[in-house]
Amino acid sequence: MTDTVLTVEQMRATERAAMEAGVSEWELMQRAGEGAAQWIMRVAAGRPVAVLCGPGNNGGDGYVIAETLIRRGYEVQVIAPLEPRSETAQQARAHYSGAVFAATTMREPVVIDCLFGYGLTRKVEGEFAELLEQMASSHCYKVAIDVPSAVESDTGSVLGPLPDYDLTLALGAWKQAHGLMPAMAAMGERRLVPIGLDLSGARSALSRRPRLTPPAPDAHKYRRGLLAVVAGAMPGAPLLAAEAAMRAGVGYVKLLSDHDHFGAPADLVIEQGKLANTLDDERIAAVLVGPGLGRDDSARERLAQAFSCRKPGVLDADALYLLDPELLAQADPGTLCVTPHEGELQKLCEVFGIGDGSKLERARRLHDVTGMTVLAKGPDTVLASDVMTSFFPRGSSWLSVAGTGDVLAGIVASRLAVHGNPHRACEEGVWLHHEAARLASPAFTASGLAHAVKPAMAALL
Ligand SMILES: NC(=O)C1=CN([C@@H]2O[C@H](COP(=O)(O)OP(=O)(O)OC[C@H]3O[C@@H](n4cnc5c(N)ncnc54)[C@H](O)[C@@H]3O)[C@@H](O)[C@H]2O)[C@@H](O)CC1
Ligand SMILES: Nc1ncnc2c1ncn2[C@@H]1O[C@H](COP(=O)(O)OP(=O)(O)O)[C@@H](O)[C@H]1O
Ligand SMILES: [K+]
Repeated sequence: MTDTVLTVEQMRATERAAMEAGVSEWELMQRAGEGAAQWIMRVAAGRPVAVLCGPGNNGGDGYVIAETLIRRGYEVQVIAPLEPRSETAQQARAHYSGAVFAATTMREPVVIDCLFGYGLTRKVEGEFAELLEQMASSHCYKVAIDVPSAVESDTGSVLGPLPDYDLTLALGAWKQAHGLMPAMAAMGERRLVPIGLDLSGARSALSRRPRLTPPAPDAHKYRRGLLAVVAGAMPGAPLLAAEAAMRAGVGYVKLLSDHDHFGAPADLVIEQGKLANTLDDERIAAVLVGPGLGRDDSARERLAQAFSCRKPGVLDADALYLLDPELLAQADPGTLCVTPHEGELQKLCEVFGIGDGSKLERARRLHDVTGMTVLAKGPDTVLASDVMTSFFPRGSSWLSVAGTGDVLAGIVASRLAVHGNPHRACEEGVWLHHEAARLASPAFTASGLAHAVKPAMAALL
């Protein structure tokens, strides 16, 4: 799987396995460096290149890149504050036929950052930090090899100066930082350089843009899915979610609400009356509960009723504040998706006894402890389920406006009602949400976003 994401520990184990199978580290480094050089030649297009080389194997890749470019007639300068320390990097240095400078002013229009890769363990300081600062303030085209050198591979946190890169070339497999903030925002285009590692058995991946399908030839509204949106104290949020859901593939959306939704579209069915009665419909394929629900006893009662019909469901917003182990015991957690933002994730972690950790760690633990599919949203959205952990490309920052979470919940619920697969519904939901944001940008409102779900569907078909 080319989209596999590995931790540093998994990456080292995978490389060890390759070496045990007879591929030397030097061979892997040559594959990495030469593969990266192919990308660099495309973007450098003949212009002079500076390569910053660190003391480890990331620096080793840099010497291989530099030598490959020299052999193709490029003017290359290596800048290396320290001699290589690892044996394989020393081998790469010995094969490099060009000049090495300990420090110099970089004037080249293309600069390749090979100071540190996944071996970064502490803050970047001294001459390494100065080089990265120089790179950051220059107008050159900036390429990071494997990861930007000040980025911690597992967490995406930043341990030194972080230039705004144009291109980041992941070597062998993606690292978690390629899908996590703040690192992801500085990486520019991200491309993978395969080096022939066996990545089977990995449980994390960058989410691939899904291909949706039109309804089956024999489809009718119930076969396409009936989604029940459970409203509560506030009328606006569930209406917004329902409007998004209606455009995301489901055949029928019912809003179960006691409000008078005067502005509601004529094609949205609104059912009033006791929730126990309106939910008592075998044809319901999925339930969405949370947007506008409220947090009082009657809201808790509505959530319990939503669980009692034991249908696949999406829980968002207020439902995430009400959810606790006692309520969850009434549901089938394997069929549920939760879509928390940071505050809601914190609340869920408190209630389910999950300690501190990064958003990724907490999302995974929340899934492990509860069995629910967890879509932890934000500028770096991560999805944890029993299928795998998925990372997503960054969505438009115009999404940072009230109500867009309700729209996402509506889309995910719509997809869930279509096919009943929680992980797939969340993945499709994020891509549709991002695509709708792209189409509606700039400065859209949540209802503008809900309307843009229709052209987003068209883009993903
Ligand atoms: N191991 C392999 O088989 C392969 C590794 N590859 C490359 O190797 C990289 C990992 O190499 P390494 O494990 O040698 O690690 P790095 O090259 O990322 O850096 C490790 C070295 O830097 C030092 N260091 C870490 N943080 C520092 C800091 N803040 N200031 C100063 N020194 C610091 C460490 O003590 C160590 O000497 C990958 O990112 C990739 O670029 C590729 O060549 C593909 C094959
Ligand atoms: N800076 C950002 N970049 C990309 N996506 C963002 C950003 N800020 C928010 N989002 C997305 O917008 C949505 C906001 O949801 P949420 O916080 O629940 O808002 P609300 O409760 O107002 O509906 C989420 O899908 C989130 O991923
Ligand atoms: K690097």
